[in-house]
Amino acid sequence: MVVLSKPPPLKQFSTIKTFKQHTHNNNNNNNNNNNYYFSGIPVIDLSKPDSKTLLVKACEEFGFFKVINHGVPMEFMTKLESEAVNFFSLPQSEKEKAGPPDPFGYGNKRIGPNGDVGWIEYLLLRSNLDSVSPRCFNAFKENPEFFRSVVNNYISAVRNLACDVLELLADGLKIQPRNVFSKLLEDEESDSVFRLNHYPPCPELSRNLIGFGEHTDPQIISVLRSNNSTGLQISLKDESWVSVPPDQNSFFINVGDSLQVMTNGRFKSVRHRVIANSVKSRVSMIYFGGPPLRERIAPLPSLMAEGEESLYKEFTWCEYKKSAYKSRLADNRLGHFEKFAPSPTSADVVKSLF
Ligand SMILES: C=C1C[C@]23C[C@@]1(O)CC[C@H]2[C@@]12CC[C@H](O)[C@@](C)(C(=O)O1)[C@H]2[C@@H]3C(=O)O
Ligand SMILES: O=C(O)CCC(=O)C(=O)O
Ligand SMILES: [Fe+2]
Repeated sequence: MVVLSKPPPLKQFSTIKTFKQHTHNNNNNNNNNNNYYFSGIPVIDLSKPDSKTLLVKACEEFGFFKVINHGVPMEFMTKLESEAVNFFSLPQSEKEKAGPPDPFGYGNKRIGPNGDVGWIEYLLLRSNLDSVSPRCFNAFKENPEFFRSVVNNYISAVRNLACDVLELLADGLKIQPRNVFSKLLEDEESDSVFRLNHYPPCPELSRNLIGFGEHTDPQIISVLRSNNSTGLQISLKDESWVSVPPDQNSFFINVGDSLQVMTNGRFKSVRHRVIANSVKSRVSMIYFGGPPLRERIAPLPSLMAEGEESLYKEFTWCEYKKSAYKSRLADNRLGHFEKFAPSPTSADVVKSLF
């Protein structure tokens, strides 16, 4: 993908329509153009005593925030970035030895099994590298063990960060035990996933090309780190899209669908997407913290007010994941599991007839 000599057909890729640039409104960037950054993203200093309260607020308001003083050694981040850059710079035929994704492995332009495409190539791995099929390491022939150790160090540091954040959230919500969320990621059978994404610079002529289409993450929590390249956008409560200022020294954290359910909708699973950049490539690394397959995902009784009903039908993570993998990226995956889904409009009824 990086070594294309002639432009690839771009017809199948979606782009975002932009509005004319108008005066920069720093606090609520309603235009879709990723030239403007949103300055309202919560930045939470994990070394401060008020972090638990701010974390809860951020999960309620945005389902997204940035953490600083996170405790992950910078060296782990830069080493993994450099391994990722080396991997994505290999000849296409070498990278493809680690693919196609099943869902794990190397993927190029196609995301998931249901026809989604983006201006992206990626490597999707189980977060427990002991159970990663050797195929995924095929492209690291030179030194697969070095790659394995760099990824392992990174994942275990980022899993600890995710658990710290989840414990602070439990404190902030005043629920016990404080490991009520984090134990699911610490469980030996936790179904967590790790992903390296590479968005090559897109051709100048096709600005605003979709790198990774809009979606929510199905798991409990996602921890994202990227190089200093733009592209990530989140959707606010009013459904406007805003651009996240990149910061290679910090982590961005997303509430996933499962955490939304466990808090009975109090925390929001954030919709997000990536727009390709025409100048600089973007490299991102994301840990998706998921529960064991057998885990029942339901609102925590300690969070329910008297008489409050669950907004969701009962399901296990295994059931949710199966259903998620049958969906397209932009689908509302939780919709199937909502108890009080809005009644269909006449347009929906007409649509269902065709
Ligand atoms: C289109 C799809 C890709 C995805 C599986 C799915 O069918 C719907 C959810 C997608 C997603 C989004 C977050 C993560 O990147 C991911 C690994 C996940 O768990 O759910 C991807 C899946 C994927 O790329 O296979
Ligand atoms: O690459 C990014 O910055 C975000 C990608 C993403 O949302 C995902 O892989 O689920
Ligand atoms: Fe995502």
